[in-house]
Amino acid sequence: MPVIRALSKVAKQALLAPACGCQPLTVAIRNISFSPRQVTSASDASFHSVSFSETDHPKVLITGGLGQLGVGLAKLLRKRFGKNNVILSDIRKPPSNVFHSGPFIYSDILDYKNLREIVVNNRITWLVHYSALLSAVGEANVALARAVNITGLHNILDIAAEHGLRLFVPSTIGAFGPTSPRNPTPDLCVQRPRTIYGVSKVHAELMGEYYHHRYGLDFRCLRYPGIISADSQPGGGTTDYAVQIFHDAVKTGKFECNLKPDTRLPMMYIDDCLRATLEVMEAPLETLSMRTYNINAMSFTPEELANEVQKQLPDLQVSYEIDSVRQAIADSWPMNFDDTNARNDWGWKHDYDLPELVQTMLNYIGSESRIAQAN
Ligand SMILES: NC(=O)c1ccc[n+]([C@@H]2O[C@H](COP(=O)([O-])OP(=O)(O)OC[C@H]3O[C@@H](n4cnc5c(N)ncnc54)[C@H](O)[C@@H]3O)[C@@H](O)[C@H]2O)c1
Ligand SMILES: C[C@@H](O)[C@H](N)C(=O)O
Repeated sequence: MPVIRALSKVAKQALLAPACGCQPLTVAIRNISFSPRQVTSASDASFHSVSFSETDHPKVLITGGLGQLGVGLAKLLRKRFGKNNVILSDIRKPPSNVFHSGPFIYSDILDYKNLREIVVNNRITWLVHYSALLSAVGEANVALARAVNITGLHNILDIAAEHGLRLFVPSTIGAFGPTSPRNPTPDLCVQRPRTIYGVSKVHAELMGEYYHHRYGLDFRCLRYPGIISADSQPGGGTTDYAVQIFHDAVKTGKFECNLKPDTRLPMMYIDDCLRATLEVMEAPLETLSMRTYNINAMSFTPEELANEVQKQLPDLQVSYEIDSVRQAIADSWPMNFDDTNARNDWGWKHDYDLPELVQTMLNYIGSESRIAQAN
């Protein structure tokens, strides 16, 4: 059985490989796992494992790119690396402004062969894996969340390892649970989340780090706080209220909050989040003492956010109608996030605190609404 012999040789070499900062991966992960979906032969595998050198710019693929964060990230990366070097992908149909702003491709992360084809045909070198079901929608559809967030991640990891990609997978404050220290939450502590979203993100952190140590995968991961953006809608999370309040404040002057007024959670403005993502992807290997970092900017409660908005819009009326699922999730999450390691290792620094966030959001949404009224 020459194929089996080749496979055990590959597995032995992988076991003997140095812990990390090591050579680009030269084995096909699916081949040494004996997965039913493994590629057909060792020679096929070595063909696909060629890792393209980054001559000028990385060639980036963003999965799940039509959600709250992907379009903004594509814009930032395209500014830096050129329009055609950043491909957005999703299973949804892009709006026409996104479709015409740069390359877009259909990609379902549950379709391993299609993903591999995209990576090979486009000579992808960086993969930013944004596809996921967030905390609240995940609880409403556990089977789908498990498929997308766990099975999908396995496809991404294998493809990234086989093709020597630099892989970014975001994690979240939701990767912690009620038994974690909550104020503040450090990088390394007990992680026993109680949502399928959190469980899948801890799994992603551990699997990414395992592939890094075992196969040399250049895995990089940031635990994002709740992200607040003006020009993109959140996709069904527990922190969504902190986006909705701005739209409702400008459009109706009334906001009904689904979390209790004193629920404190870490939050960040989208520009800080996307810049952190680019910075950690560009960070020199030797600056990364870890592969999964907390990043933080601010931390506030609905009441504190409402008070800050009311400084600009004093007529805003806020009421509270608690969503028990979201409240239980929020009560199990960090209240403050300790991101000392990110700050010390690769120089992370946020720009937006609560007052700048509120001003920026109201300026953007206010001017959008004035344009809409004028038309
Ligand atoms: N937005 C936040 O506050 C926040 C905070 C922490 C971490 N994150 C993480 O950042 C990433 C991006 O977040 P987001 O807010 O843009 O999420 P989102 O829910 O807005 O978007 C997720 C995208 O994934 C796509 N998707 C779903 N199933 C798919 C499949 N089978 N194949 C390909 N794509 C699929 C959806 O169509 C959607 O466009 C996620 O991994 C999320 O966990 C986000
Ligand atoms: C925090 C984050 O992961 C997401 N916004 C959620 O609430 O689910």
